[in-house]
Amino acid sequence: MGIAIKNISKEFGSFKAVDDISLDIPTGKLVALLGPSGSGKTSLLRIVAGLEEADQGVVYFDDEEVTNASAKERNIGFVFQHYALFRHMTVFDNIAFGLRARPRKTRPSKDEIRNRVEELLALVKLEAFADHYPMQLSGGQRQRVALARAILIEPRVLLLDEPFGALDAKVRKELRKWLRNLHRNLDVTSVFVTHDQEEALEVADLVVIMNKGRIEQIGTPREVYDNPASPFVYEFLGNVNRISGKVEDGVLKDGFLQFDAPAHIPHDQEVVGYVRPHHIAIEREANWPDMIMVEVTHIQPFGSTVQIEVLRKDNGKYLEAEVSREQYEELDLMLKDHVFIRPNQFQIFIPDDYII
Ligand SMILES: Nc1ncnc2c1ncn2[C@@H]1O[C@H](COP(=O)(O)OP(=O)(O)OP(=O)(O)O)[C@@H](O)[C@H]1O
Repeated sequence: MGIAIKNISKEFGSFKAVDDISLDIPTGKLVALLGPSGSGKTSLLRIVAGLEEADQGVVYFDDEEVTNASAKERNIGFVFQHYALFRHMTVFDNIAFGLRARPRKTRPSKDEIRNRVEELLALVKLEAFADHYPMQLSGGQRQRVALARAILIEPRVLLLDEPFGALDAKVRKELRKWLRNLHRNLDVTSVFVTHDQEEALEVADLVVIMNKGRIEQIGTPREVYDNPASPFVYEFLGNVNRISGKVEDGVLKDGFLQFDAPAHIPHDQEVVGYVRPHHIAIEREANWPDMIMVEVTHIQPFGSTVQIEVLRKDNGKYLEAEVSREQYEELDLMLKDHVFIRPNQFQIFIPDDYII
């Protein structure tokens, strides 16, 4: 089931939480709505769910307009940040609730309900916990029960609002992998809200980056990370070195570094250039004429990549670089070493969020 969102707006008082958003969510995809707090992610998700009414715009599930349909009529599965489980019911009963509560005419038989719940318990890997109560479960397990409960009714769409927001970092990481696998098994169009860039980039097929009630960029994790469409996206997704200045004769000069600006940027224009840390080459010798000398001021040698802070000798500014562990070992870098760097990829924008 594909979801089409067309020109949706929502105001709270005079505050525009969602500002004329249009978005197509393809069938079967796992989509992340990613943005800082207050960017309108939850409001948009709740409008798609039918839990909130838009002031303007329409929502389609495939060809069917659902703008005025209730959440129940839309047949969605919804998972909240805080697992809304019934405390006095076992895990089994919590999951079964959605089918047992149906009117007799549409309610499956007891055996059918049992089979379906057992299937779901296996899917969320909680078979051994069927008779436990929510209080006896960890946060991650409770959230898996909430997910099982949401998919019990075979929803047309699965919507998740910061589903792992209340969990600690380690459990969040585990559940990310788990959600991706679950989505692969279920193949149901799913949208989740998160303010955690790593979570969105790691889990989603498509990332929708929101800012101030509008969409900044839509793309695969790779597209949005490698080709940010605006300064906002550059700064929001991962670490970045920012270089401000004026373009003169087609070049942004910063100390001894020079960045070629796109041809249509006028002379004297204030611009901002961005360089990701992993796009800074480090070498022991100045093997290129445009390399500049830096001093290594900090090394963070954890994980598969190594973060290196350097102090530029040309203008006294700091830059952050990142190299693979092998490269780090090959370079044999030590604090206070003098080495040479060169940005090998960058992007230049005219400030006010205008993409060039
Ligand atoms: N029911 C409401 N009444 C008044 N203001 C609201 C209501 N719901 C949301 N807002 C405001 O709308 C803005 C967008 O909220 P929303 O929850 O959609 O953002 P968000 O991106 O999901 O942020 P967060 O991650 O903090 O939830 C916020 O500034 C919020 O204060």
